[in-house]
Amino acid sequence: MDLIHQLPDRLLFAIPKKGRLHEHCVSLLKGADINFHRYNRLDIALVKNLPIALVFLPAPDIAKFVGDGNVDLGITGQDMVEECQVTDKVDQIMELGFGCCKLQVQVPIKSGINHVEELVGKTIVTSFDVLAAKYFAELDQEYLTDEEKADGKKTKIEYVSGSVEAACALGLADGIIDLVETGETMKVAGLKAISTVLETQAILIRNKNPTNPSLVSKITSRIKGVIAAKKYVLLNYNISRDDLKEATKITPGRQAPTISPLENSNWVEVQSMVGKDDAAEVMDKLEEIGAKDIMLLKIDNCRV
Ligand SMILES: Nc1ncnc2c1ncn2[C@@H]1O[C@H](COP(=O)(O)OP(=O)(O)OP(=O)(O)O)[C@@H](O)[C@H]1O
Ligand SMILES: O=P(O)(O)OC[C@H]1O[C@H](OP(=O)(O)OP(=O)(O)O)[C@H](O)[C@@H]1O
Ligand SMILES: [Mg+2]
Repeated sequence: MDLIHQLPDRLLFAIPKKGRLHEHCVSLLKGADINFHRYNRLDIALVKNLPIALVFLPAPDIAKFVGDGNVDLGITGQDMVEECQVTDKVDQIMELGFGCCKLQVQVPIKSGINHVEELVGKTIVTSFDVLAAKYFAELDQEYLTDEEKADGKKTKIEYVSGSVEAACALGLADGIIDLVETGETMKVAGLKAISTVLETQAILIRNKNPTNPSLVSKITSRIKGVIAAKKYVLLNYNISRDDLKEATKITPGRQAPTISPLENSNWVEVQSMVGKDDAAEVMDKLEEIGAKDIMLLKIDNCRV
């Protein structure tokens, strides 16, 4: 296995090596027909059917490496792009709809603190020290007195690499800045959120000057297709021509529904893309106006 020597001609595409984003990314690649085999414990995998090498990296490194141009393309969190300060160096191609959470300022419920300005001058523990420092620098500017500023007083930002939620209970912090998805971790740790620094989700990013722009475009449109396919389903049903006008109002399609005549009858078959979240409601309405044989079909991939 001489992977390293096979890399120079390949586009490098970085994928989170573990954690929440990893499985989503693997299924996205599969949907985009990017086929690879990853050997156990190896963080590089050659794509079998395209000149691409996948590199499996921690999410923060992906933002940095794509920004610095070591890697052409990557999937990471929007929070990481901000935290690594590479917003000017990468193109944020598209939001991917997973890894959705909020970066929030949290305090112990028992602290009696309700507003973020009450933390000014105190100690904040976080894994997002760059974003935390920016956030509190503005608050310091607004809420510290001139005397305090002259004395060099600042909100203290301490970095920890994980288990941020334990910091207040351990007496290390007055508040924390951490990600919140379900709120379960925050609740169990006896914390509450008092403000949101940013909302984030997974994102596809590319370096501003990728090595092979046409391959980047090809991968991008394939991934766009997989993401779009997740948002839509295909509805297929039969309806009398008398009710067709009403039916096409219910299922106008993205451009227009496809209508095919049924042989020897006054009925037609209609096919139309429908938003996944609206599908049940749309089926109810079609049934109400007399549509028959209503079928909902999953879309594996599409270009819309
Ligand atoms: N609880 C969460 N819910 C949704 N997305 C999250 C959550 N935690 C982290 N993320 C997203 O995943 C990215 C990577 O986070 P991280 O490196 O902590 O990996 P992880 O998936 O949390 O795995 P682990 O912490 O177990 O290594 C974050 O920058 C954020 O965009
Ligand atoms: O709102 P919730 O659904 O509970 O998710 C939020 C938790 O998830 C992340 O931690 P993770 O599990 O990644 O552990 P870590 O602190 O080791 O990164 C984050 O840092 C929070 O602690
Ligand atoms: Mg984590």
